[in-house]
Amino acid sequence: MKRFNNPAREKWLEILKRPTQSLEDVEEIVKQVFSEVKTKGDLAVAKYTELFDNFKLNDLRVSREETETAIEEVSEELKEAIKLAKSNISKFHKAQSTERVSVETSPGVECWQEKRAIQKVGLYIPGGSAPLFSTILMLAVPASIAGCKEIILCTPPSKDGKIDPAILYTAELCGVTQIFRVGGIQAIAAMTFGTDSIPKVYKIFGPGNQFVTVAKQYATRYNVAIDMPAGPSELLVVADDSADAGFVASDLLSQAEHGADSQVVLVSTSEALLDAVKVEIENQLEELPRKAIAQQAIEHCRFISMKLDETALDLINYYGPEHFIICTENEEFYSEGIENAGSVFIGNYAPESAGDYASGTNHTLPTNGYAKQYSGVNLDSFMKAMSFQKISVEGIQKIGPAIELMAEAEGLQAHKNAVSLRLKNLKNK
Ligand SMILES: NC(=O)c1ccc[n+]([C@@H]2O[C@H](COP(=O)([O-])OP(=O)(O)OC[C@H]3O[C@@H](n4cnc5c(N)ncnc54)[C@H](O)[C@@H]3O)[C@@H](O)[C@H]2O)c1
Ligand SMILES: N[C@H](CO)Cc1c[nH]c[nH+]1
Ligand SMILES: [Zn+2]
Repeated sequence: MKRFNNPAREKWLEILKRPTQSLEDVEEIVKQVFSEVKTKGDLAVAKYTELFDNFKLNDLRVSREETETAIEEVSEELKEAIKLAKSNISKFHKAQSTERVSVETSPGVECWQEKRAIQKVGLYIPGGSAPLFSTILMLAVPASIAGCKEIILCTPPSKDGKIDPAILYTAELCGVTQIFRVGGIQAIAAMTFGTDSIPKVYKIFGPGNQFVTVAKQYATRYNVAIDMPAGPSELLVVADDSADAGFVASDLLSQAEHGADSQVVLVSTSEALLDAVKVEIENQLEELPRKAIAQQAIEHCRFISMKLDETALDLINYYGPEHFIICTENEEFYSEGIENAGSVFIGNYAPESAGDYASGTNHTLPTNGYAKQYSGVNLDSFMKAMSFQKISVEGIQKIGPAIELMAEAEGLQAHKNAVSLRLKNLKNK
């Protein structure tokens, strides 16, 4: 854990450097896997699954019987919890649906916008370090609400080729159409190009480690869209003396336990609070089953003491955290001033785990500073906005001369003709 006292702006870049591997670190292997999957399809998928996941793949696709057996294995209690989360996530994402927007821009010129679902989507569900079945809720629920027709899911197999039963149960509950036991770069490449077994999709969604994240970014070179770069978890908490040090420590540890490359940061105007959270982290860490992982992330955790709320807010916007928790008396100052964050949690009783699982908001969020330009997954992520126009005789007579002039000025005679022919035709009537 490193502590900084009122660091000058010139130091922020260095202090807040993410611990994840960079694009350059992993691009070579990404290129290699993509090139082989493109030419050899399932054979290459199997080769890299054996190499990276230690499993010899025969059947990529999860069978109906496997799903049915898995559903039996999930406890009723867990099923009920998943259903409660699904209900809240559905409510929040259904509420994001928008009406058709229509306007007569000029007499006789009617323009409108309608949204249509992306027909084929691919969901990546992380499974290297923990089987994140909650991510299925975050992706398949809005995909179904949007009306996506094909919802493909890829997730890494365990060493014996199995998929966690809760993943199969949740996929079934949320309307996933096909499940493949493939993870990592090879899964992203397979959904990009399509193989004999795995369909090509139009857009790939989902979080993952740095290999998965760079693979998704690389996939965009091949006519596939992605939701956003959603890599190793990040959390920044701003807290003052009104915060509960134990709660703050538990939040920081909740994201630290995702992986050694998670990044957690605490910003505070109170030295006493920073001291108390440090002690709490040390105590709570001892009890965690994933202590070894969390400890590594905590080693590069940053504790930043700031004299002024204004500078603290500047630093937070500069960093652009994936998750931002506000536990301060003047919470409105931060909630109104935050410009760059994936998801914001306000008050002492809004732990990040609530958004990870069940409050209703989406947990697939931009990391690595991408909160500055990307939204987290939401209903619109699964849709395209299409524009329509209907132009009457009056309409083309009104705007036609302007179009003719503009087309001529651009040197595009055929464009002009498309209007002139119509205007002439009307004159001759
Ligand atoms: N940003 C978000 O919205 C969000 C949400 C949930 C989880 N996450 C993050 O997702 C990540 C999940 O990572 P994970 O590792 O547990 O699962 P993962 O499924 O993302 O990655 C596992 C796969 O990585 C591949 N891999 C492992 N080592 C490799 C190597 N050396 N070379 C090439 N490929 C290799 C393997 O094929 C394996 O199947 C965590 O970092 C977590 O913080 C982010
Ligand atoms: N915190 C992760 C997003 O960065 C999501 C998650 C899933 N399960 C638990 N947490
Ligand atoms: Zn989490």
